[in-house]
Amino acid sequence: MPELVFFSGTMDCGKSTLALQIEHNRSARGLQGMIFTRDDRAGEGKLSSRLGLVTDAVEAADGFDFYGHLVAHLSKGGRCDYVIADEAQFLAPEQIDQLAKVVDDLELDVFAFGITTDFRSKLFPGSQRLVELADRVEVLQVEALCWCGARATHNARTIGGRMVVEGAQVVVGDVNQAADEIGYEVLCRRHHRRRTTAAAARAAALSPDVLPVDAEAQDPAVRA
Ligand SMILES: Nc1ncnc2c1ncn2[C@@H]1O[C@H](COP(=O)(O)OP(=O)(O)O)[C@@H](O)[C@H]1O
Ligand SMILES: Cc1cn([C@H]2C[C@H](O)[C@@H](COP(=O)(O)O)O2)c(=O)[nH]c1=O
Repeated sequence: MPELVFFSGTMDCGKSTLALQIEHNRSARGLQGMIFTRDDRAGEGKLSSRLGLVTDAVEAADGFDFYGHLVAHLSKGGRCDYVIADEAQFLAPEQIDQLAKVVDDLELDVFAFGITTDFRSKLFPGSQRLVELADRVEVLQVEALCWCGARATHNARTIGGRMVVEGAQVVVGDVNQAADEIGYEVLCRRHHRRRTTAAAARAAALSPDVLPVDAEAQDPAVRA
């Protein structure tokens, strides 16, 4: 039975790498996939992994109709044996519904990859719909780690290494950015709640009178 599978995890945990591996293994066996992405860091129409691999993909912008695109492709005699959709958190809920229709009506496997929650630890609408509709949600096995060594479960947005909680939900970016740029850092829940990034922890460690536990007690904003 074809399936809609949501491969989920934090940023930088290997989702795009896995997407490329699935594509490689299937195409090595003569299968032909259709690869979609949206707002990949490598640019329009690209699916890229931090390991350096990149492949061409169809850019699924606002209003893009996955089901219509695949029906048109198949009607013209094109072949498609499975579908990959990377950066699926950026898709609209209706586009996730289209992917479910691709599974049910066109009988194709759809493998969707994305982060579940944003920098405020709120669900992306596309990810929420995937959780609602997917046959399976697979959490990636390669654990990204918080600076403290615990499993990273949350994505923080940073400016100058400091975590921010205001701003647009979508800002394309990367981990390990230069200090003055908007970047991202993966954290465990405890340190996401306390807004303790690696830079904040280093600063606290250097200061004799400001420890993370005191910071939490003194600042009502970080106690929530
Ligand atoms: N230089 C490297 N050597 C080995 N593995 C690396 C290297 N750089 C990145 N990686 C691996 O690639 C993962 C990120 O892969 P990527 O597919 O880009 O992540 P995602 O799509 O989840 O953001 C990292 O968690 C790490 O395991
Ligand atoms: C947390 C968060 C992330 N993003 C963006 C940043 C990246 O461009 C992608 C995630 O890509 P990855 O391959 O999983 O690293 O999402 C965002 O726009 N808003 C956020 O809150």
